[in-house]
Amino acid sequence: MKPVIALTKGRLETQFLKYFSGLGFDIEPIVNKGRKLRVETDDLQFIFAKGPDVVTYVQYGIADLGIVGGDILAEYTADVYDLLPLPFGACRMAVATEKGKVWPDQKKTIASKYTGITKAFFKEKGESVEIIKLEGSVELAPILGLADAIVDIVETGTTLKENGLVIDEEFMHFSARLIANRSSLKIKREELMPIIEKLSNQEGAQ
Ligand SMILES: Nc1ncnc2c1ncn2[C@@H]1O[C@H](COP(=O)(O)OP(=O)(O)OP(=O)(O)O)[C@@H](O)[C@H]1O
Ligand SMILES: O=P(O)(O)OC[C@H]1O[C@H](OP(=O)(O)OP(=O)(O)O)[C@H](O)[C@@H]1O
Repeated sequence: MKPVIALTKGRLETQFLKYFSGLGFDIEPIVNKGRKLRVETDDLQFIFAKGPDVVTYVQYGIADLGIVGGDILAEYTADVYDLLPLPFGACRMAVATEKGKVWPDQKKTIASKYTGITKAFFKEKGESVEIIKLEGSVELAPILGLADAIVDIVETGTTLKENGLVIDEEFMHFSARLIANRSSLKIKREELMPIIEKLSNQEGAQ
C-alpha cells in the first residue's frame, strides 16, 4: 500500500504543494483534485483535513505522515512523532489589544481560538484571566467589546493593523511541521525514509 500523507487544507496545503513540487514530486493529481478529499499520485496517497484532524488521523495510523502547523501541535496534545520543521507556514503567537488600551483593574478577558495555549501562557505569568473561545475572526472581539485582548497567530500583522489592534506581547514562533505515526515509522521505515529525507532537504525552516 502506498504511504498516506494527511495534509492540512487551505493555506498550508497551498504552501506545501509549492514546496513539494520544488522537491521534484508530482503534484498534478492534487492540483486537479476538485473537491475530492482523497487523492493518489503514482507513489503516494493524500488525505485533506483540518489541522487538528490531521493530527488525529496520524495518531490513529490512518495516515503515516502529516503536515500540520506547529500551533496545532502546541494546542492539541497528541501521541505522534514530531519529525521536523518545514520551510513554510511561519507565524507567531501574540497577545494583541486595541491601540492605547487601558487594562481593567479586575480580571482581564482574553478571546482566542487557542484556549490551551492562552491558559498556559497566563498561568506561567501568574495571572488569572477569563478566556472566551472563538473559532475565527478573533480580531473582532476587542473591537466589539467582547474581550480586552486576543491571543492569535500573527504573520504579516496586516489583520491586526487593519482592525486597529497592536501587539502587546509575542511569545511563540511556529512553522509547519512534518509529523509521523509512531508505528508507521517502524513498520514502513523503508518506504517512508526517502520521503522524510527529501522533505528535510530544506532551507529557512524554524
Ligand atoms: N496568517 C498566517 N500566516 C501563516 N501561517 C498561518 C497563518 N494563519 C494560519 N497559519 C498556519 O496555517 C495553519 C492553517 O491555518 P488556516 O487559516 O489555513 O486554517 P484554519 O486556522 O483552520 O482556518 P479556517 O477555519 O479559515 O480554515 C495554522 O494552523 C497555522 O499553522
Ligand atoms: O498577520 P496576518 O498575515 O494578517 O495573518 C494573521 C491572520 O491569519 C489568521 O487568520 P485566518 O486567515 O486563518 O482566518 P481566521 O480568522 O478565520 O482564523 C490569524 O487568525 C489572523 O487573523
